Amino acid sequence: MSFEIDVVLRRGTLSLSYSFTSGPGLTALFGPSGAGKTSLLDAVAGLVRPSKGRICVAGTPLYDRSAAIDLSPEQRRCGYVFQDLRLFPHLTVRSNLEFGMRRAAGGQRALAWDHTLELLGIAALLDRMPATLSGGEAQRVAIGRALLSTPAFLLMDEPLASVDVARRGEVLTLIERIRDELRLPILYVSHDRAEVERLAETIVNVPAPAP
Ligand SMILES: Nc1ncnc2c1ncn2[C@@H]1O[C@H](COP(=O)(O)OP(=O)(O)OP(=O)(O)O)[C@@H](O)[C@H]1O
Repeated sequence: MSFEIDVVLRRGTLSLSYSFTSGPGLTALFGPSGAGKTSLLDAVAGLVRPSKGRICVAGTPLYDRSAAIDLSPEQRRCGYVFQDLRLFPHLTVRSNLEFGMRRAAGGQRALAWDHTLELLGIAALLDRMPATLSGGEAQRVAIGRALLSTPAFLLMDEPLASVDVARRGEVLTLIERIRDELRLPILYVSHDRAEVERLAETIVNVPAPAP
């Protein structure tokens, strides 16, 4: 199993429940705005603590309330591509990528530096500042930073949101390569049904929460 999730999260006055298991490959969370997709990614990353339940990724329990397991975000070893990318604006592309590598928890990296630059097509961007990049370029750098941290799994929050329509096919193909070549479990958020159907082995519908 890639993701075994059975949790309840509190967000303000809302109580959000999720319960699913998924096999290998890419698992997509699909649902309307405000349904709680990002909240679940944050809980899997260890940035939001559930009020009860269990989160297990590739057989490793990350959170289990009844067994008093709650790994820190660093221990969970996730590569998180945030919806708003969160590149450091004062650092070059090279330094943003090196920051990802410094977070790597020793041992072998999932991907070598050169292979990552080649896979993502970002070698020519190393000396640029994030503010000078197009949406698609910045997205590829954010994916590179996540991959270089030797993640055990990836969380991707609407990775096509800041990519212009003409470049979407290119980034989609790249995500397919990551899925197929690296074989990392990926939890992926999108509003776009066609995108989800193309990429996902498992689609989890996240309905709008009851008011
Ligand atoms: N820190 C917070 N405090 C209170 N409520 C929050 C907080 N963060 C999110 N929420 C609420 O929780 C619900 C789920 O938000 P979340 O961002 O997880 O949804 P989403 O499905 O990812 O939405 P979108 O597709 O628009 O990004 C929303 O109603 C949101 O307003």
